[in-house]
Amino acid sequence: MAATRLLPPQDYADRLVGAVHRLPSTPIAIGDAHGRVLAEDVTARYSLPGFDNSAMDGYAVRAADVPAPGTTLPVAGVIPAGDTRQVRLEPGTAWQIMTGAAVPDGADAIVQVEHTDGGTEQVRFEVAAVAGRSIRAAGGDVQAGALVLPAGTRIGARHVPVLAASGRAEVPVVPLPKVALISTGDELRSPGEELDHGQIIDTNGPMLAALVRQAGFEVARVDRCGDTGDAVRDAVDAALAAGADAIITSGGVSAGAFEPLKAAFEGGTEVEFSKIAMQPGKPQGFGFVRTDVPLFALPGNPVSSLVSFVVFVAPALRVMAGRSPQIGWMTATVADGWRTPDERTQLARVRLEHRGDGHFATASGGPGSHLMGGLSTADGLAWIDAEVDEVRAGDRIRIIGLDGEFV
Ligand SMILES: Nc1nc2c(c(=O)[nH]1)N[C@H]1C(S)=C(S)[C@@H](COP(=O)(O)OP(=O)(O)OC[C@H]3O[C@@H](n4cnc5c(N)ncnc54)[C@H](O)[C@@H]3O)O[C@H]1N2
Ligand code: MOO
Repeated sequence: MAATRLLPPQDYADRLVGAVHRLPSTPIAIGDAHGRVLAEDVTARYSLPGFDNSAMDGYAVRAADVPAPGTTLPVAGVIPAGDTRQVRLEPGTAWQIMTGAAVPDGADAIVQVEHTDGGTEQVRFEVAAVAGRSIRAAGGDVQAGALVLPAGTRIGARHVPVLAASGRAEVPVVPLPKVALISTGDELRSPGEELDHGQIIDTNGPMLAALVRQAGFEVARVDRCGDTGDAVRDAVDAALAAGADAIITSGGVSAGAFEPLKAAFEGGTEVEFSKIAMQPGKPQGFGFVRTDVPLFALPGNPVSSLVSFVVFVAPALRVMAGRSPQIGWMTATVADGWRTPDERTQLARVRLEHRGDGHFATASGGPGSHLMGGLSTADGLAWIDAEVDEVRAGDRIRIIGLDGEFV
């Protein structure tokens, strides 16, 4: 069989990132917007605060009426937060006022209750009032009409209060891609099922569902199908019917006698199969089904599937979600070295130890792409370039952490 040229993994990642498109924007309730990217600039409908209000429980006064400690004023009444009356302060009087309540017209200072005798008919002040003290000015935080958040902001918890308070119930966002997962293989059974000789548990389905969620996206469907092209086609149709924005398959892309992804798509125009100069994760397929739904065909070995998701699929899904494809690298120092494969970039599983002066990496388990025990003890994937034959103690290496969103 003719040897095919292996593609550098960065070139393949760039190809996928360049091929997918951002999903069309849609409105979403701000309580559900977390993790989505704003599709348009958002401006404030209201100023914040919306009205001058008290920062303290205390008394609203004219500062000139309380020039020195020992002053006593009659109390006109009490203004709780949420009081919608338009209250006026007559000179020479005080209003009892609560935190967040509108400052009465004519008042220019709040004296907090701890600096008074707390009276309700009349109040004695233990301090002089200072004009402006403890008043939160209308518009002091955000002005009506001002830009609150620019398009492209990924909405986190810290953005929600200003969106809500400035008058937005919904915002236009790029939705999260809904991803359908299809595990291929006649040998697969679901977690918990009894196994006959030669059968194994489908670990890629649940693992890829977890990866999709960990990377910040949604799972549309998790499915399993047998080793025929027709079975793959049926599963892809079911994924499309479930509204999937993207499909990830695992298995059936290498050189065996039963390669269902190849049986379904090889020779057609939809999905292209490639070999990547990477270990693990060499055989890959990518294309579009029904014109615009990307299909990522990952190799079946569990570690190969995980690595392929992190370096190829997650960046492309981020583009679909309106985010940067960029991987979030950390750097670490090698604690104990290891040998690497010839002419292939290695994505090595490493354990990280944090010492006072940074992270130190050690290979986690063996390099076999079936080793799930070793995978579970890894904290990161070290990207070792193809030219490197041996990683030595003290080398500085780039690592993708496995605990976060991979960014
Ligand atoms: N003659 C060759 N054989 C293989 C090559 C090659 O170039 N020439 N490449 C090897 C590499 S590298 C990889 S990676 C695998 C990829 O194989 P496939 O994508 O075709 O996957 P399968 O053959 O279906 O499965 C491989 C392996 O993984 C297990 N598997 C598959 N799906 C799951 C799942 N959902 N959960 C758990 N385990 C799964 C499957 O039982 C196999 O053991 O090919 C090499 N072979
Ligand atoms: O590429 Mo395979 O993923 O080496 O095991």
